Amino acid sequence: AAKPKLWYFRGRGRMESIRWLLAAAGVEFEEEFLETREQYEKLQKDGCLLFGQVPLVEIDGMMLTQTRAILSYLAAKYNLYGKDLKDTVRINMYADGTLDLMMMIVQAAFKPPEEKEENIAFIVTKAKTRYFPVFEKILKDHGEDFLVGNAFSWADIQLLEAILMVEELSASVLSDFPLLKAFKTRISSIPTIEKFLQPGSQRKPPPDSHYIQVVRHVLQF
Ligand SMILES: CCCCC[C@H]1O[C@@H](O)C[C@@H]1SC[C@H](NC(=O)CC[C@H](N)C(=O)O)C(=O)NCC(=O)O
Repeated sequence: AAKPKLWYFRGRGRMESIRWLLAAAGVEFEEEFLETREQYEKLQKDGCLLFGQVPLVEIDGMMLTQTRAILSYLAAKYNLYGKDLKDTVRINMYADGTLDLMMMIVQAAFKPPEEKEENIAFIVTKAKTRYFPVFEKILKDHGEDFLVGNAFSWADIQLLEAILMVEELSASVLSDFPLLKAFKTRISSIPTIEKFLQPGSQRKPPPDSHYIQVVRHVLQF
């Protein structure tokens, strides 16, 4: 079968969780990076963007947009979505939570520089008081290696991605979360994820001024 193809900017944004899920599932994918307004307008003209937005993923003969819809499709397709509906709804709850946390970080990159310190402090506080305590308790309560159903799932992949992103803002953020520290080590050593964490993979770096400039240019905002 043809490899899935991803259209997005050469950066993390909303596409990074999709890259993580595909990589963790051991699925090779192609990428087309949006650098010009013309590329974006061609996708619109060709009717690829349902709501005029990216991420866009071509897979199984479909042109998919809407990040959560794409992630759900991929999680189900690659058996990372639980063994039954009760597992699946828990995976969705946890994944929606980590996505909310990560979107705060994605959007902070577009805020005025003078707000940077304040935004980072807010995000790190949210991570330490709202999100990470929840996952520490889940791991403590069931004592299993994975978040849901004692099996590796999309929820585990996204929690690791979120942990690494918050650690980029505050290296000691896990100091009060010993089970999350062990979780990070355990999930990072899954072979497909270990490979994705190596230099040279399709994992993207934190946003820089060039990325912001390209996004603003392409989307004209
Ligand atoms: C203030 C935050 C701005 C972020 C701008 C973009 O850069 C990325 O880092 C995040 C977004 S992604 C680009 C943006 N896409 C979305 O907002 C998708 C939202 C959708 N619900 C999804 O989950 O896929 C875009 O295409 N906008 C064009 C426009 O709506 O006309």
